[in-house]
Amino acid sequence: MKYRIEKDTMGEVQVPADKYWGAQTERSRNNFKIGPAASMPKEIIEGFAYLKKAAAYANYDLGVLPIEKRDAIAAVCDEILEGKLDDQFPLVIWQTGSGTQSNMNVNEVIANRAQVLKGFEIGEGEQFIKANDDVNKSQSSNDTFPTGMHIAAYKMVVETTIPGIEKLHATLAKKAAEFKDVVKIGRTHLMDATPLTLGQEISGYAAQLAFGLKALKNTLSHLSEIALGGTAVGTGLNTPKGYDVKVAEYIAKFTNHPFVTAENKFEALAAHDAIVETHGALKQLAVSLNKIANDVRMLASGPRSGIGEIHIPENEPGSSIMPGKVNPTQCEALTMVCAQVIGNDMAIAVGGMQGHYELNVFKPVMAANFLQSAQLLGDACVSFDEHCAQGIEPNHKRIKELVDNSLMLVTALNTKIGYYKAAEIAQTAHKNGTTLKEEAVRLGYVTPEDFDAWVKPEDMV
Ligand SMILES: O=C(O)C[C@H](O)C(=O)O
Repeated sequence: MKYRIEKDTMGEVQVPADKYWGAQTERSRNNFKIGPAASMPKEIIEGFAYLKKAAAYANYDLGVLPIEKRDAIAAVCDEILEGKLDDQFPLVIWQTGSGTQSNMNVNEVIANRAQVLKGFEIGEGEQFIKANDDVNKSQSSNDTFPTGMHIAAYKMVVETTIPGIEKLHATLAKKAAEFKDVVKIGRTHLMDATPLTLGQEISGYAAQLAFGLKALKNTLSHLSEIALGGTAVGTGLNTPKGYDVKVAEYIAKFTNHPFVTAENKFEALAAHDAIVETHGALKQLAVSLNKIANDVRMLASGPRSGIGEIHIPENEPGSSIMPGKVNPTQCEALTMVCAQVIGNDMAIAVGGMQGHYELNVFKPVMAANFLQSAQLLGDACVSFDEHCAQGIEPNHKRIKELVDNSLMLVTALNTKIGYYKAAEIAQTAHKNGTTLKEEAVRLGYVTPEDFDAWVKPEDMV
């Protein structure tokens, strides 16, 4: 491999000759060889591209950056957003907790690439544009990284998570309406209970997702606040007057999302409660989805020895050894995603509680876990919707068999003959392996005609 020499305040560093990054990125690459698979998420780099472009525009408007530099910075940011420089961001999340090295990685790439676009050779020195003085002007890692986090998190939630959950919600709401008259047995404590309709049961799932979506959307206003303009500790040192509001306006314009400057920059740097808050809603959704997927797989269990009240799509052979076996694989994938999201929530909570004085230094791990959860939930809902939920159908024969056999239909007799006599009927039928009607009549508590009139599953829902 060919190298060139780059310099920073600590001295010279050898950098791969064909890369745009500089000395500080290379130092991070050498000093943090921790899990190469844990790359800084692409969405964070894109967040940086938006904010560096916005900063260049705000700096120009406020008279602290010439127009040639603004346009050069913006041109490289656009290249980053188009994915043209994807191989220029090699750092991992296990680095400085402020994300300084990723901020500098972006600054170095933008400066070097801008120089090349201007006609200089890569590594010719900062002749036209400087990474710290120009690209990082009016900024610190301490306000850029949280801004990048919020841009990435907001976009992922609004563009991936919410649409995915809404799609599954729409299917469940449709199924709830479609199966509104399918009377089935209810279960509480996993034991037989009184009947309800399959539509009612599924409507509960749809309502869970509706509440989850509401909770998620409620957190968006906090997430739309950005830290940029706070610089090192929140005071805004080294920024021109009005910069924070203006830079937020540009970010809103470039991303098409309603970002605003954070009301309190000290909170925005020192704590990441907005990330904790929105991820709390993602956790709520994971809890709901886990319950829904578990119910679906148990209702679909069998085909001969399980509950088997619903059919779900048979998507692939389930077993390498048991011929003809088909498994509820979408439920398994979705519940694994839920486990991951709930684990991520703990990492985010631990990261969030660690703000010391003016700076939270768990930013990369919080951002990476958040983005993983938000993407996984959105994608898993689409997968579960298309390959499972849309194909849910009642197994009418099995549903009827279990309703007809149920001892808990006796509950309808409570108001006619009292709880104790009704319990005696159920217990005797269970012991003798007979039907409720047989025992009710034999014990002399109910006539056959009254039993038929009173114990009607369809009237019990
Ligand atoms: O990188 C910066 O801009 C600041 C750094 O995170 C620090 O506070 O030491």
